[in-house]
Amino acid sequence: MPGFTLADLAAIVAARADAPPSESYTARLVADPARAAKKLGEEAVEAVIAAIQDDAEALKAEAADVLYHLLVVLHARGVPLQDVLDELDRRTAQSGLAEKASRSER
Ligand SMILES: N=c1c2ncn([C@@H]3O[C@H](COP(=O)(O)OP(=O)(O)OP(=O)(O)O)[C@@H](O)[C@H]3O)c2ncn1[C@@H]1O[C@H](COP(=O)(O)O)[C@@H](O)[C@H]1O
Repeated sequence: MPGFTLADLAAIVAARADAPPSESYTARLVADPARAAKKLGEEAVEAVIAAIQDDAEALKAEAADVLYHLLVVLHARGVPLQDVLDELDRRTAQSGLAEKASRSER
């Protein structure tokens, strides 16, 4: 799909969450949020390994797995993707280093 976005994938996840678990991997994960969260962790570790090994093809595939599983976990726990994007938007007001420094001052 040209111009495919994370919002498009989040909409697919939301639609498939209500499918019969026998027909949908997404529905199975949403039915067991703890398992979904563990899968997210596994995929993140696989992405870390690909990054450390400087394997761009593997990193692309593992990053896709991370993003998909993150969207499933967000859906399972009722956190809209837009809330995450709004948080990132809020953070654009200052640099990451300035934000880190403000935390150490607290
Ligand atoms: N983007 C994805 C996607 N990325 C990864 N995966 C699945 O995530 C799993 C990755 O886990 P592993 O690599 O560990 O493979 P596995 O050993 O089969 O997994 P487990 O049995 O351990 O859970 C695989 O089963 C992949 O198929 C995804 N499954 C679904 N989607 C999207 O969700 C849509 C709906 O899928 P269903 O819900 O299955 O209809 C699809 O059309 C896609 O758009």
